[in-house]
Amino acid sequence: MATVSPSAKSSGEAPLTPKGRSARQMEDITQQLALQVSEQLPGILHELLQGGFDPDSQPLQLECSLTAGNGPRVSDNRLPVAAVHIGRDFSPFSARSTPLVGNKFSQDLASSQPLVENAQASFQAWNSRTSSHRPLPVSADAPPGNDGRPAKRVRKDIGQRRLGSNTDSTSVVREEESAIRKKRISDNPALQPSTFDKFIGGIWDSLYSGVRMDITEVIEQWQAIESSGQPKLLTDAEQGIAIRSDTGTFGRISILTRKISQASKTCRSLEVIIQAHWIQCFDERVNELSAEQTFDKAKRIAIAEACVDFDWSEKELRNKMAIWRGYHDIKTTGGWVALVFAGTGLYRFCKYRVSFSDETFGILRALRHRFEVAADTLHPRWRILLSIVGEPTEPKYKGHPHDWVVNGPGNEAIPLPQTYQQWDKNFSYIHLDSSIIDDEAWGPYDPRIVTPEDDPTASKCQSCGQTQSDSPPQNSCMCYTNLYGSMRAHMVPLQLFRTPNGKNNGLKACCPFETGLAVGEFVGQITSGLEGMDVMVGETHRATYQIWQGKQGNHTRFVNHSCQPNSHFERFIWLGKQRIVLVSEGIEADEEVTVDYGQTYWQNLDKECKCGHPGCRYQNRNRDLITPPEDE
Ligand SMILES: C[S@@+](CC[C@H](N)C(=O)[O-])C[C@H]1O[C@@H](n2cnc3c(N)ncnc32)[C@H](O)[C@@H]1O
Repeated sequence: MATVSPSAKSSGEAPLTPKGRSARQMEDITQQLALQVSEQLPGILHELLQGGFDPDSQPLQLECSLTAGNGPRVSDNRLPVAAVHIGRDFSPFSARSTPLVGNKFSQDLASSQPLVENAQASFQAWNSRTSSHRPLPVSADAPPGNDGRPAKRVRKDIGQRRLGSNTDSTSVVREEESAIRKKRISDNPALQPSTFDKFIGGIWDSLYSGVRMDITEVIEQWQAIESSGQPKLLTDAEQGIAIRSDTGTFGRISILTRKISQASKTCRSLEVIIQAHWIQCFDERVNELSAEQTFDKAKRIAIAEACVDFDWSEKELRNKMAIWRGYHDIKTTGGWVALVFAGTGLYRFCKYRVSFSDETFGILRALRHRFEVAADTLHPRWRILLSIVGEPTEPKYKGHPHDWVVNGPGNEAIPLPQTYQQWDKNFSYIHLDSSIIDDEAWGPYDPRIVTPEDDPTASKCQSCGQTQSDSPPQNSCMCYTNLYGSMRAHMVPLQLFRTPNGKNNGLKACCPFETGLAVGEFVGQITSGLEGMDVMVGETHRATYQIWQGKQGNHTRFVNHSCQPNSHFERFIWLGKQRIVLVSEGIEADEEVTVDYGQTYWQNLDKECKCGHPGCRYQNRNRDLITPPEDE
């Protein structure tokens, strides 16, 4: 059961409490709220359904009540406003919200009256209206409330609620919305993520996608059109596909499409940067005018000035401003990075504002440096876009994405070597894409070879039986497509993070890894004969070797142990050579990636396990007890 409980506060007056106002006034406000909730609910519920919520499998009861003041929400302090049941046969277009006036909270839902059937309603408008602190005008032709009197319509107003300003009316709704979101994720993994999760997921997706934020891509095209009448994309196509063996029409159009898509993403990012910045300039203009005028007058003047400059009607401008205010809020909270890398859901996110809350924006704020690490290291030129609004363009985090350790909510990331200072002042780590052979141990021989290259069966996958190849037309093996073959991921969405419980660093997933998806190959130096160091032992029918990640390797070096892990190592053969692959057992976004190091590791380690799992096997342990008896 989900509860939506907006509370309201009137500005410059005594706090709104059931005792402080007459019952009649309260009833009026409650009715107006009921009307507004009823108007907005279809839109919100439509979003819910679009997000994959299945009312058949998990009916929801959505309730809205008015809470007095800032204090804790105790049930006897709540004035019920509306309720809607979302269950079997629910359609957002026929959603009926039950206005509940006074204390008639237990009123029979079946006797409810439909107030609106408008799925286009905007929640954001409701936010602004309920936080505007103005008397609410009455419209005679408004539909009747459930007491027979005409319900009152609330004047539309563009006064957007700024994040951080603690206007209770919205924050409580948002808390509840967020509770729904959490419940969905934790209680029913089959359900789709909420609007906010989608928004955050969209940022991570575009950060780890191959998209390049490069304004020169756009400029080049237009310069070429001006000089030759043709976009540079066409004349460049051959060069772009030179790396590919197939230089046919399909390759050519793929490169063109990639470049155009990148250019349009860059343009879109520029557009939202400038729109968010415009809001800031608008606010400054209003402040400037406020020196001589009342705030409301100053705002009206600024809007009028802008209408002339844009050549838009006031309505058009106000509609746009509502969305742009959302962009501005996102930028203020999550940084420019959140706006620039926002996915296609940005507009909807800002239009409906369903997920705009202090809590969700707290989450966004906490992610800022993590986004920046990914953006600066994977898209080093992205900040150049910010020069359009005069912001600094120098990347903050340079180098490889795993040269940085993200460090708790909202904190700046730390350079990797710094996190090993206390043990090794000269710590360094070379990031490898694939393992390298230690010449001293193996000479030119690769001990991972299972089937020599010249053997015709070397390209046959021993797991699926399909042909393996790095060339798309030849490859049919789909075992670990994000690691091997032509569909390799640009960069695996993982970050090094500072563990809060004394395990030093760990590995965190930025996006979900579904069960069976590769988290990475265990990459390092292929050696042998090392003692007293952490190594992975590989074994084929020809040789036993070690993979050492002390000085060089990849992100798998930072995976911590858990007694209830969410990944495991598997042996896999790619093109005749053994690989050791870390495979997900279902990892959620923002979750630490863990693996079971195994009993032998812990037996030889003079440390206690800090995995924190209730069934932890290596905490406060007597090492003798975990040594298996001889006959086992
Ligand atoms: C392969 S490293 C993992 C990354 C390591 N945490 C780091 O910061 O470099 C293995 C070491 O991490 C630490 N570690 C990993 N899992 C642990 C756990 N569950 N409890 C305590 N320490 C752990 C131990 O010091 C272990 O020797």
